[in-house]
Amino acid sequence: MVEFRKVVKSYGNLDVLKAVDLAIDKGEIVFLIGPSGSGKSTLLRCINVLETIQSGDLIVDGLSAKGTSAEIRQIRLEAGMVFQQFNLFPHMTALENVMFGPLKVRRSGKVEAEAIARDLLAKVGLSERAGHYPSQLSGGQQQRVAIARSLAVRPKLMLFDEPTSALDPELRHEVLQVMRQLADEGMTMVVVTHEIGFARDVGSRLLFIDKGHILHDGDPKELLANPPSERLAGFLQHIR
Ligand SMILES: Nc1ncnc2c1ncn2[C@@H]1O[C@H](COP(=O)(O)OP(=O)(O)OP(=O)(O)O)[C@@H](O)[C@H]1O
Repeated sequence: MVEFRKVVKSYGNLDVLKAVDLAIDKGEIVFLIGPSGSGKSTLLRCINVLETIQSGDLIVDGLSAKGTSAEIRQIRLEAGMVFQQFNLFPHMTALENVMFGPLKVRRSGKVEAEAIARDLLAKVGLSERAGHYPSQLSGGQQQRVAIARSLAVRPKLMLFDEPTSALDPELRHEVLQVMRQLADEGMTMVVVTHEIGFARDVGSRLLFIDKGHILHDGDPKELLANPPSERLAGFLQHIR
């Protein structure tokens, strides 16, 4: 589904991803952890071409991130993204937010778009809130609408960038539950998070990124129970 081949991403003189090689298969639930500034968000943002890479190759579902604008547009359709800040359209209801992608991107008719949106709001447990504006929803509810909005474009892959970091602890659970359900349904997911327990329970794979390198790549339960380096052990101690 995703393949990085010697990918370098820099901002000016700062190399943030340093010749990263990584292959992610369909159905994998990959968690990215690592210190602040290590390049986790950048890696995620390269996948849906929010960032352009300096060298190497990046292939998403057979499409090149260095390809034509049509290819890049297709990658963005296939890779849905959920951010820390939910980024909903404030002047649109939950339903309208979720209908936006089908209407504008997939060119669905209004009736079809509304049916898709209502289905997805039900899936994230928000049928009752369809007519509410973002300002009338809790942070957890807004994030669930944001997930529904991404799913409405029928992505093949979901990217999550610290989706619960802006939420109070009691609201995180409802978002994690929706993510767990998606994982159970077989969605391919790449998740940047500090929720180590969640990564251990739900992840099929854990990557520890340090200074632009993937330092460890393995089974979440094993890596977390027996960190193979001082670097990972220290990081885990710090965030726990
Ligand atoms: N648009 C940008 N312009 C310049 N430098 C950037 C830009 N985006 C990120 N950086 C720098 O790239 C490095 C990696 O940033 P990135 O956001 O990928 O780290 P991260 O591991 O996700 O960190 P955090 O856990 O703090 O979110 C940091 O040093 C950051 O300051």
